[in-house]
Amino acid sequence: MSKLKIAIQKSGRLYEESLQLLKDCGIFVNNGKDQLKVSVDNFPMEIMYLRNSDIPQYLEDGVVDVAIVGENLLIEKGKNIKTIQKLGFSKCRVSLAVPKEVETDELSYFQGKKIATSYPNTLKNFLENQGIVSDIHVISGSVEIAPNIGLADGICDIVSSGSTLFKNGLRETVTLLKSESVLAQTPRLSSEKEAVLEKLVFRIKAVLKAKNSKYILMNVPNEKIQKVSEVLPVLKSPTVIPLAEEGWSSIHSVIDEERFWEVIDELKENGAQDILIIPIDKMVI
Ligand SMILES: Nc1ncnc2c1ncn2[C@@H]1O[C@H](COP(=O)(O)OP(=O)(O)OP(=O)(O)O)[C@@H](O)[C@H]1O
Ligand SMILES: O=P(O)(O)OC[C@H]1O[C@H](OP(=O)(O)OP(=O)(O)O)[C@H](O)[C@@H]1O
Ligand SMILES: [Mg+2]
Repeated sequence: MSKLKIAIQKSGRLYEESLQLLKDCGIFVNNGKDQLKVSVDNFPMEIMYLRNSDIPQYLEDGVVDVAIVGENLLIEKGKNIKTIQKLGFSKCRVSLAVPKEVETDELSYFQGKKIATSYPNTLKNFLENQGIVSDIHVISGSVEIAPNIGLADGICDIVSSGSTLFKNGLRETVTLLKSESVLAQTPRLSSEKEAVLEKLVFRIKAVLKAKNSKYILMNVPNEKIQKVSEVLPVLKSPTVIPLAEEGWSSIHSVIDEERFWEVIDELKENGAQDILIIPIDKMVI
């Protein structure tokens, strides 16, 4: 069977969670120190450790078949690359920021100004669409220092917690785009590799779905089963199991993690007791 070549970041923000995701998918990687190309024993896959910033080009050229990469980078490089699946980690945004003393949050502040960035294409396209003409100064890192050393009037860079901006006396004003890690695919893939990719995506979806869901169990008086079931957002219908104590049942179901806090009070009001929430390892629907 053809091996699917997957690129993941060699080191940096995406590395740990990319490997963890593969592990959760049952794909175990034995890294030798400084080994940049690694085979996997239990899945037809070969892993290449690359720089995040080089990955879009490798995908476009077909040197790798798929990759885990920051969505913002695919946008910046503007390549013909298909995003197959959002992966939910390394969430960030690309934003404009100004020295905190600047009084306005308006984009018009940047008219005729100098902006330092590592994302020149993203910025150029955004400013063009908004009818703003600025002087874009490209630097490859430590962008937040630029206004402090008189290099620029503002910056355009990645923001997550906002702490780097804060520590450097800057304030986020306009968000250009939101990003997270994604699984992306080269434009051409053989049907054999497509089949391997399908298996991988199936596993990833099961892992992601499970991460966002919880198994919920509670005890309910029999006459309240109907009411409680109506409150529960369920997959099909809840599992109802009689308890040893007459007149009581245990209700089991699966609930979105985010919805849990919304419905918990309603469940209690409708007679649910002894509510347990349990993590789910994998979920195949
Ligand atoms: N502070 C952050 N919080 C969350 N996600 C981030 C943050 N900074 C970057 N990212 C995301 O993680 C990706 C990788 O960032 P990282 O800084 O590790 O690598 P890089 O500097 O882009 O690349 P390289 O591997 O080429 O050195 C980015 O493309 C972005 O999508
Ligand atoms: O809003 P925050 O949570 O502070 O994160 C934002 C910072 O994180 C990224 O840098 P990184 O730490 O990846 O360093 P790098 O420039 O060397 O890639 C980004 O370039 C910002 O500087
Ligand atoms: Mg970085």
